[in-house]
Amino acid sequence: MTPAPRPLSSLGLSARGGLDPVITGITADSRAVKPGFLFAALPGVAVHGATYAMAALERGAAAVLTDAKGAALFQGPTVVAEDPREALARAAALWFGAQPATMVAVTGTNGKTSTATFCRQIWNLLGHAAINIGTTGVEGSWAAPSSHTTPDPVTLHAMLAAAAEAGVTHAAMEASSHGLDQRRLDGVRLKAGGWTNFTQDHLDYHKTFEAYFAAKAALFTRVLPPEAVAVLNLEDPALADFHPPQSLLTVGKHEADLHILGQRYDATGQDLRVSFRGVTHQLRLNLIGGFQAENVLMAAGLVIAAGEKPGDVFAVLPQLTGVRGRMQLAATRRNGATVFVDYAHTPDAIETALQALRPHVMGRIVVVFGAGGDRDTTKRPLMGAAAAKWADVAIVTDDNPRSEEPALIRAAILQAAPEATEVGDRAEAILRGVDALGPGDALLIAGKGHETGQVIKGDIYPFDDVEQASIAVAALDGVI
Ligand SMILES: CC(=O)N[C@H]1[C@@H](OP(=O)(O)OP(=O)(O)OC[C@H]2O[C@@H](n3ccc(=O)[nH]c3=O)[C@H](O)[C@@H]2O)O[C@H](CO)[C@@H](O)[C@@H]1O[C@H](C)C(=O)N[C@@H](C)C(=O)N[C@H](CCC(=O)O)C(=O)O
Ligand SMILES: Nc1ncnc2c1ncn2[C@@H]1O[C@H](COP(=O)(O)OP(=O)(O)OP(=O)(O)O)[C@@H](O)[C@H]1O
Repeated sequence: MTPAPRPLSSLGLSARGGLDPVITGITADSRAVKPGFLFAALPGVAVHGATYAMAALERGAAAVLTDAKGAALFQGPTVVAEDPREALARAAALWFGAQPATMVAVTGTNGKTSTATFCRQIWNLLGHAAINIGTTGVEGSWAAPSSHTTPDPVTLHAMLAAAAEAGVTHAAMEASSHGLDQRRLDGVRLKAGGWTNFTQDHLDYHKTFEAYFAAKAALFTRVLPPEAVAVLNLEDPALADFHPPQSLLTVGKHEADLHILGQRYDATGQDLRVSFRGVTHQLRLNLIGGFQAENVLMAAGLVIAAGEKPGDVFAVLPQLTGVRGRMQLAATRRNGATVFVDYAHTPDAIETALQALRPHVMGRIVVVFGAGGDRDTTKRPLMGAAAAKWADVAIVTDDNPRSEEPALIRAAILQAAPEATEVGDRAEAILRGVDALGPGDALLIAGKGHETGQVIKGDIYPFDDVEQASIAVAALDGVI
């Protein structure tokens, strides 16, 4: 429902000269301005939005929200704010009004999508109408696509209001460091915030390690109210000395409020014994990798911090399923060998995925992978080296060759993986990988994850690794 027009002052803003125009909408993009809109002219990374203030006023903007620097660039009804991004976020929260009653946010270099998805699944399993908002869009009891991990505040608050009006009561959102730095989450009413881990990333934007840390820490020091709960993963030494102003719920392997007492891996998942504030719980996770157990503990900590009973939460964890295409169990052979699909398409990600799989596999690990065309060429031999080091058998195939000659891409990978087999056709490579599996072995098909196409010379051919895995198993073992 579109909010009804109302005075600027109802959004917590006052214009120069005591003006209080009626506002009919909000946007930070001059091209989206309609008569009566508040146009937020933000100091951007590329350009100052106030460059477009006159264009916005010509389109009928009722007022322009900007900073002192921007205000000097045009004439017209102006709201000057020290930090216009914060003012926009708070105004958007007031404009759209409704938000799900129980919301949590999670930040961290890795694990945000998985953790937010697990929070939503736990709430759904406990009977709540819940969503997660992040890299995979809005998912759950209300769905919408999203171009950003953390949407801009106008988009975000429109989503939250629409979801709340549709009956959604619980939401878990990903807080990217860009989103936090650009104040996209200011004005969101959170009950708990989580921090999974902190390693180097995004220095192109944040410039220094310290600035990147500060952007993530802002979830606690600026966005989360003092009465909320901070959930920290103590396993990451980078977080050990961080002391947020909220009360803490810690997770980890040792001495945390929620910690792992014992962990046993098998072909399709892991059994955990965990302790939550002195009470022991035994649980099954049908998820691969020690890091997924960390993400599940983080999600459990967040939903408990937001009001769920620990016993109820631990009871539903065996029903959690991973994010599509992320270490997804795609098929199982008659002999018990397993086939996983993961979107790992960088040297680091291949190494992480193969290492995560290792404790689950009694036999050999086979990997099928390739590298994309028209993209970073330096990673090709590094991917070959990672596969050669961490897998027992490597099959090099095509993965979106785009305009490049596929054989040359494969050759660059094979340079660093001389023992690997070369099979250009991806379906045949998967069939060969599945065929190589004996009892206790596992195949990792890396690269595409949830994607459903193979890009060759400007055309996209339908290709789904999960589907191909099933087809290969059915062809070799008979349909089961
Ligand atoms: C580098 C960056 O983060 N930029 C974001 C930022 O843009 P900006 O404000 O700096 O844009 P700008 O181009 O300098 O323009 C300044 C202002 O002029 C306005 N403008 C511009 C042109 C015009 O004709 N009229 C007009 O009004 C723009 O709307 C903007 O308000 O604010 C915009 C609104 O919130 C974002 O859409 C935009 O995201 C860009 C597109 C982007 O790609 N961001 C990525 C890096 C990002 O945010 N990624 C994280 C995840 C990172 C991860 O974990 O992998 C995410 O949360 O998605
Ligand atoms: N807790 C974790 N610790 C270390 N690595 C992790 C963790 N969780 C996930 N990963 C790795 O990061 C990859 C991406 O996971 P996920 O999508 O949950 O993270 P993210 O922070 O949302 O990243 P993105 O925004 O790029 O999707 C996984 O496939 C895995 O390789």
